[in-house]
Amino acid sequence: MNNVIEEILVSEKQIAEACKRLGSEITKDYENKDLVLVGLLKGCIPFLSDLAKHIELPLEVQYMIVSSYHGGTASSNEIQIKYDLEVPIKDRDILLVEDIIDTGQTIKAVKKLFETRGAKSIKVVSLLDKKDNNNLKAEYVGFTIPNKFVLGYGLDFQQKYRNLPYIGVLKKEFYDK
Ligand SMILES: O=P(O)(O)OC[C@H]1O[C@H](OP(=O)(O)OP(=O)(O)O)[C@H](O)[C@@H]1O
Ligand code: HPA
Ligand SMILES: [Mg+2]
Repeated sequence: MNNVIEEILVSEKQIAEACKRLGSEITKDYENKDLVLVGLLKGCIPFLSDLAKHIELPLEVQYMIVSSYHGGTASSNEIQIKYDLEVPIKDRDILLVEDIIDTGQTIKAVKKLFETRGAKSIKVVSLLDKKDNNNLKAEYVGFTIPNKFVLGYGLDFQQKYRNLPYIGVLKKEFYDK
């Protein structure tokens, strides 16, 4: 299985500790708010599942599938919605749950969309945040990581390896393929 892994960047234990830490911060910050966790599929699944267990609030979980694309000469932060939320989010407190912020384009576009839908607040929790993403910051971050292709714990390489329990760095030889 892990013959594609160069090194383990974030261990299972470190991930568990981060979920606990972030969960307790979010619990404090969202007390008496109408919290909706919005998971961006498919990468968010292990993280959302583990994180939500440490948020001690009556929250709601919703999912979206989006694909972001550069629209040529027009806006570069448009997104195509492949699966949308089941509910309106007007006046609700939205916490977007991501496995990774890489270029930041996905999060930027979804935040913009949710603003137009009238959310009361929109924040982001991401397990991983790559260093070079145009200063787009999530309010809650598990780990800031170098600009390398990572996989595992929800993150895929060619749709596989999401089931690894840790975050690994992809071996260089696969980058060039
Ligand atoms: O910051 P960005 O450069 O926009 O990249 C981050 C996004 O890319 C990945 O999703 P992907 O489109 O691969 O879908 P997946 O979760 O189904 O793998 C990841 O899960 C984030 O949603
Ligand atoms: O480093 C990454 N790994 C896997 N999926 C991703 N999507 C954006 N960045 C990454
Ligand atoms: Mg992917």
